[in-house]
Amino acid sequence: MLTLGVNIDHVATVRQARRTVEPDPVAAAVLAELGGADGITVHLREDRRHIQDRDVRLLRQTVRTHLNLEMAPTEEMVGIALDIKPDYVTLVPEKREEVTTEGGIDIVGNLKRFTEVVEQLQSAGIPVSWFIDADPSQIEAAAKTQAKFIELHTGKYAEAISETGRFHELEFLRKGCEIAIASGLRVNAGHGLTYWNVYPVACLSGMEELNIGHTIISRAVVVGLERAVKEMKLAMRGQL
Ligand SMILES: CC(=O)[C@@H](O)[C@H](O)COP(=O)(O)O
Ligand SMILES: NCC(=O)COP(=O)(O)O
Repeated sequence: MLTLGVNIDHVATVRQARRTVEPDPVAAAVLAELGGADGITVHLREDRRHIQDRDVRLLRQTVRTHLNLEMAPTEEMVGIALDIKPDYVTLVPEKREEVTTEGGIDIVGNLKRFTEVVEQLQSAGIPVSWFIDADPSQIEAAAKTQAKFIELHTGKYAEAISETGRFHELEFLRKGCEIAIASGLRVNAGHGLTYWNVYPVACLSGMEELNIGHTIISRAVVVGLERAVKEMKLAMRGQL
């Protein structure tokens, strides 16, 4: 059954705008789960622009579904993951100057080091997911690292729809799913998914979990988080 991981990064963005204590991502996670979230996703960035270490530690104790920690494959972040033990880790690229994650991570160019990172995490019982573009060479490299999952970056798909109204990028995602599953990988997807573009991705055969944040938090600002999550679950079923 396709599941929804709600990324609550941007609840923390609002808090960090004033460097204060509200809104609290930990409280947001409770409401997201009440709304039907199957998991909670947070991106602990090296620059701590939104989610803080404190948030991840408290979420580990309070999340009732599952906790997906997005992080760069660095020594610092691996140490934090080994300490906190999220239900799974999604390894993502990070550039200080980026507004948001700009693309998938390059496993091909870092195969040896990244394979060691996967070994460190998975030998501690933490499954690893690679956040990659639907590029066959990156999917093949992800399988070589022995990671359990990939998360297909849906940013290009989302941009293409908003710029041209065309869904042509979906074919790359479909093929990526096929190649990944044939390689023994499990498949998630995320980035830039909205209430209007999510359904075709949700229908991709073999898709396990969609990690969606910005659009849900944006809607939650107006209608509340529980309702925003409930409506995303409906949109994933083509029922909104
Ligand atoms: C990896 C990904 O696509 C997002 O989950 C990531 O968290 C985006 O970074 P921001 O949340 O900082 O926009
Ligand atoms: N990995 C994608 C994610 O967690 C949320 O991305 P977005 O929906 O905030 O673009």
